[in-house]
Amino acid sequence: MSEGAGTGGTRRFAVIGHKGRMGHAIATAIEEAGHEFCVGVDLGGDPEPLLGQCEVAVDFSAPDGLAANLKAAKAAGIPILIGTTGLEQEHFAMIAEAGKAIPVLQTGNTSLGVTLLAHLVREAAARLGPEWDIEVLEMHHRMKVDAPSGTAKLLGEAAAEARGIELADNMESGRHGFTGERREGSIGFATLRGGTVAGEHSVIFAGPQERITLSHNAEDRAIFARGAVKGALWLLEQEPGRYRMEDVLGL
Ligand SMILES: NC(=O)C1=CN([C@@H]2O[C@H](COP(=O)(O)OP(=O)(O)OC[C@H]3O[C@@H](n4cnc5c(N)ncnc54)[C@H](OP(=O)(O)O)[C@@H]3O)[C@@H](O)[C@H]2O)C=CC1
Ligand SMILES: O=C(O)C1=N[C@H](C(=O)O)C[C@H](O)C1
Repeated sequence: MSEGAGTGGTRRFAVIGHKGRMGHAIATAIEEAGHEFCVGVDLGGDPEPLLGQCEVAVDFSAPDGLAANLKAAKAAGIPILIGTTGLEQEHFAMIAEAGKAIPVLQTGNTSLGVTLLAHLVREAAARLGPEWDIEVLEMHHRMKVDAPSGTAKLLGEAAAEARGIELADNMESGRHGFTGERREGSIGFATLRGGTVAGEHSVIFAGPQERITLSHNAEDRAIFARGAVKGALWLLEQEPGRYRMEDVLGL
């Protein structure tokens, strides 16, 4: 156990991005679950000495801090849950590397509802043939800086995996102008931004003369925070590896 281990079942959490919208929601969820907010990590601060005081870290900040945060978690020998979105290929490579040394859970959405939705999308995509077009629609608050959302990409990945295709090669987003006909097998993405929407996602399977829509609506970001605390507690019991929220629910 790390130097800063808590007692009596109380676990000590480091929160990276603690001054943000999610940081505040996570602080509340940690307290509600009877655990301890150990340290908050800010932009520009050195995470290494801070994470060494805690048992587990949750990161809801920005992609440019990821390398330093993974390095700090490895140095401290503690698990880390990454909820930050807008990640690129280079970040996923770093996450895979860190997973060789510590337990790492990365997900675009920590809510239990979206985790189940991803499972249902996987099932539907596997059973419906390529004549069923897949479109992912999302809406978020006006402050969100990345698009498509991490959740939209997670849902698109679930569908692509189930169909045995690479999402990167089959993604169609930001259609505009004379686009030509839809390419069979592609996965489309549409992004809406406005107001205070916590997060809405739909995956539409559009077949010949019929359509299936699987949706999730987040009413409050507390659902992401509670899921993050549940995921982090689960991660404390795991061996080093690269995990996702579906593992937490045993799906
Ligand atoms: N996986 C999930 O379930 C969810 C993921 N998210 C994702 O979490 C992230 C944060 O969202 P949200 O809280 O709404 O955003 P905010 O902008 O409200 O908060 C982000 C916070 O992180 C800080 N920050 C930025 N860079 C770093 C860094 N390198 N190290 C430490 N702190 C840093 C920011 O500081 P400053 O303001 O000074 O820049 C800010 O306080 C986003 O990527 C979002 O998409 C959100 C909800 C759910
Ligand atoms: O930035 C947000 O707010 C959210 N981000 C995540 C995403 O990009 O999917 C999860 C959630 O939908 C809220």
